[in-house]
Amino acid sequence: MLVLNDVARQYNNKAAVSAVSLTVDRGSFVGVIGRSGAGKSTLLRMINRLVDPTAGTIAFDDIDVTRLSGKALRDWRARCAMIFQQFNLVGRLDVLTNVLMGRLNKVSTPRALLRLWSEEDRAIALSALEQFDIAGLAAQRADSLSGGQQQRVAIARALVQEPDVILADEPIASLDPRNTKVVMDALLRINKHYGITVMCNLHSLELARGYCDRLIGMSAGRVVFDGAPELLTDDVARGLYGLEADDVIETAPVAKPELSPGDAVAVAL
Ligand SMILES: Nc1ncnc2c1ncn2[C@@H]1O[C@H](COP(=O)(O)OP(=O)(O)OP(=O)(O)O)[C@@H](O)[C@H]1O
Repeated sequence: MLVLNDVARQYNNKAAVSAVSLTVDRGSFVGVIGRSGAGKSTLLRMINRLVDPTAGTIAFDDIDVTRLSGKALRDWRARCAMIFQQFNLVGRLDVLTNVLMGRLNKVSTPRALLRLWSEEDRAIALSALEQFDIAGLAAQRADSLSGGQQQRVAIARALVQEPDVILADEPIASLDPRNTKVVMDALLRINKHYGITVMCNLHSLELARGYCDRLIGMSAGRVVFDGAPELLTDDVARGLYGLEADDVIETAPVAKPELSPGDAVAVAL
């Protein structure tokens, strides 16, 4: 269980996030929504300590995440994988090596420095690529792939970290509708199959409603909505987004999940 208690972050005396207290149960798929500048990225980045909170505490089970440093912090970051809008792959390296980077925390430092991957690590990485239908691209340079393919590689890299939590910061913001569905389905599938908690910043309200089992609405750094997607009516959304509401309340159909967020999926791991 992830517990945020009164978490805040200031930049130059200006609050990006203020007094956020949340409990996120294991295995949930949480959508973080809100207008631009509401504090969504800062919130996610504080959870894996890419950004340090200026106040409050973050705990995961019995770990005080806010006090970690050195190896303990690296271990936490491995358990708390991050997926970015711009994929953050190493473009000149092949796809398989990019995925293997997710195993760095599982191998000894000399092996990691020399990138001496074991057969087991390679099998794990290939299996992750297979799950997202891109094993055939394993030998290609990452920068030769489409955006949707690159994001699937980034999700495979996150998965081989064997994380407890995946934090996805606008993972589909630069993708077309077809790839949006592929990537959101991939996140939902690993959430359901492996019970990995997913927290995902999303711009599209309809996607958030379709894929997530809980929505957290932020405004000016504060949590102003926290509940099941069906409770986020268009009226509540208009309050949350103000003038941006018409941009996020889609009238055109958007991707629907291949699984229902409520489905428990029985899959042998
Ligand atoms: N490194 C930084 N230095 C100064 N101010 C920052 C920094 N990062 C974020 N901020 C400010 O903090 C506030 C929250 O930003 P944040 O990126 O968390 O919002 P967001 O909801 O993720 O926005 P978007 O949807 O546009 O990505 C904004 O006012 C932003 O300008």
